[in-house]
Amino acid sequence: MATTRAFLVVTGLVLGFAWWWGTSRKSSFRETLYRNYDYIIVGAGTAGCVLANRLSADPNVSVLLLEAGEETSFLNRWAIQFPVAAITLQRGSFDWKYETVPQKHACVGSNNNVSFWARGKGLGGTSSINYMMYSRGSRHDYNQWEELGCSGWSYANVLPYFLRSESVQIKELLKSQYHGHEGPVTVSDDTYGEAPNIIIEAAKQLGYKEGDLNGETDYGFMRVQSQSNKGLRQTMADAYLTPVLDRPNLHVMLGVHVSKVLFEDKRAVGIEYIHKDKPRNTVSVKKEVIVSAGTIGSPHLLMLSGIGPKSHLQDLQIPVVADLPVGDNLQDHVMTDAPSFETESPLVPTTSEIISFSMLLQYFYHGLGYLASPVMLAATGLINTKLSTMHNPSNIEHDIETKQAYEENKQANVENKQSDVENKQSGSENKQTNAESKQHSKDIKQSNTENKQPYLGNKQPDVQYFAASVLFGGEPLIKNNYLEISNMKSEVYNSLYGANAGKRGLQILTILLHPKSHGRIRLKSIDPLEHPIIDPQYLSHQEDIETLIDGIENAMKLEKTSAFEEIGAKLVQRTIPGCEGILYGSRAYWECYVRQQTLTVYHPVGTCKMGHRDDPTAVLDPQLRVKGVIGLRVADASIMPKIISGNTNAAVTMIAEKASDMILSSTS
Ligand SMILES: Cc1cc2nc3c(=O)[nH]c(=O)nc-3n(C[C@H](O)[C@H](O)[C@H](O)COP(=O)(O)OP(=O)(O)OC[C@H]3O[C@@H](n4cnc5c(N)ncnc54)[C@H](O)[C@@H]3O)c2cc1C
Repeated sequence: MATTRAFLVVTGLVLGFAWWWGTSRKSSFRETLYRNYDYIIVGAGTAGCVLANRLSADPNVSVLLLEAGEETSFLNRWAIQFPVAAITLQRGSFDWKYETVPQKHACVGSNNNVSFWARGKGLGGTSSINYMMYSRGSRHDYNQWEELGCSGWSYANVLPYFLRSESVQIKELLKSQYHGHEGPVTVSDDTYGEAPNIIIEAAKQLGYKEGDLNGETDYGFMRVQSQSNKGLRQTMADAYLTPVLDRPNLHVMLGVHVSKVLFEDKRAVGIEYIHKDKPRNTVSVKKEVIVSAGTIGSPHLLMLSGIGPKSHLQDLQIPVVADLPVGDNLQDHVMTDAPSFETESPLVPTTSEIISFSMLLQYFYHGLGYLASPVMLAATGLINTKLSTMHNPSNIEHDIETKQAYEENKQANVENKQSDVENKQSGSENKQTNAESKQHSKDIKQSNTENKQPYLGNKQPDVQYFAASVLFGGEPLIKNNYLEISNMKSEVYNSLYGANAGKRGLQILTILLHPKSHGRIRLKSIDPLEHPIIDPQYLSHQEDIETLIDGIENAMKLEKTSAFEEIGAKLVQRTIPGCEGILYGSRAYWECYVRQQTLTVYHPVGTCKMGHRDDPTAVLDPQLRVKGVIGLRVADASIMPKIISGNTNAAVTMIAEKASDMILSSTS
């Protein structure tokens, strides 16, 4: 009797909580709209949530935020918050379920050579389904953007926006000048156990630095920093939108698919949208439409609206508003699931230890433990394979020496200029001394020119590692889920991961940071609800293969470090189907491997490229305004001229923060 009563009480509480959770935000969303708004934002993803918050901060400005996804179901909201449940969100109702076209040079281990591209559909967009890793990329990425003609986007220019968005919770970084302390996005260290320490120690034994890769350290290793708070995911909707949903000047409508931006004489005057089964409707804008529909959604919408490559639009009989290379410049990080190391050391968990009762208690009481750690990511590293210490440990010293020589020569040059001036003054008195000095000056100038070549430390990282404290395939229960989200052929899964069931180990993922292979997005039809054609052209450039192989070979050297030897970590050597007959571990083998196991890191960017106004490959100017029209901007991951050296969510947040300042200070 007592048990039944307890059961009923608990069930009642759970259902009551579910009902409350499911309905608590509903009243904040609109079913009807005003006729016009000052600003219309398309897409409530990472960028859209930031913009909605910042633009509506002025109560005199009216803002409309439109999102295609519906309100999140109770189950989805639970899975969104619970970090280890992240993979259950892909291929579900919260995912657009995009797919690439079959890849000619890659994805051979996937069914039909197709890569599945998850993108979030609902409040928070992709920040609600991502793996929460907080990584800003390298300072050199943004300096490169500036050099490419994006004035105002150097590292010095963007750093304040990273700081404005962040509220770091990590003890060691509480005083760091590279981190923000009062922003909406909480950044935590949710790693757990010994695996992060072991990986970082091993990397140090290979000559790498341990340091804050979101701070002063250019390359090296660190524990994963994540966008979470006490073990709960923080979506960009949680951070930026939910706290301001009660602002009367901010209207948010869900389940609205924006089908077109409307123009009058090249000025954006509103948008057309599809809401449920109702006839298409429109809403007008007084100031600007801001498209934040993501790297796929934004070019899709622009092309449907007549902004895109002229001949492509004409083929589909879409009237051309502006002839721009929309959809080009598609870049994504690709990774491969190698190398992996097996161990019997209890310092590394099995999946049954991860999902144990004690870990559940740890998580629910303290927000700590393995279950708080997104996809068990323990550490990350940024390296430049051309400089890699794993190839040649003296490189780091060389790097430091080159930097020192550069600084010394800068100083010598200043001194030399000084002595030049002095010598000129005394030149008439002592021609001999002057001639010597000229020669000396020439020598110094020569050596200074040589040292002006950027010192090696100036280079961007070209490979990133994610190190997880589990082996892929360790938990057979999620095999079907994994196959479903990755589109991996089951025979590939079985031969690679089948024997990992229940085992301990460390999984390294090797990521290509700056692919030379670029792809594109094009319309499949003029139906706004039909997905566009996505072709990343993965690994179509041979250099990409070489860099990935360098990255794998470097990481394999971890096996020989004493940190790995102490836990008995052994390289897992299993030949993948399709690569039989090629010598295991040779470069030819790894080439075959990466062409088979080409996995997206889910970081597509670049399809509405920002650039100098005169750059014919740019869609946007550095103020993110669409060229050739008025009153229309794009702000999201699609604006990146070059992909950054890290995960993309923090950079998109920064982009939207900066865009909000540009929009609010604009007079157009
Ligand atoms: C599985 C996965 C793991 C990832 N892991 C990480 C990670 O660990 N760390 C990290 O930094 N990054 C990660 N990312 C990438 C990162 O989350 C994205 O780069 C970022 O969220 C993109 O933000 P965005 O604003 O450009 O687009 P989105 O967040 O995708 O927002 C676009 C929004 O627009 C809406 N929309 C699209 N079209 C329309 C339309 N026509 N009408 C109305 N609404 C529309 C969409 O529904 C969506 O809500 C991951 C991504 C995935 C998929």
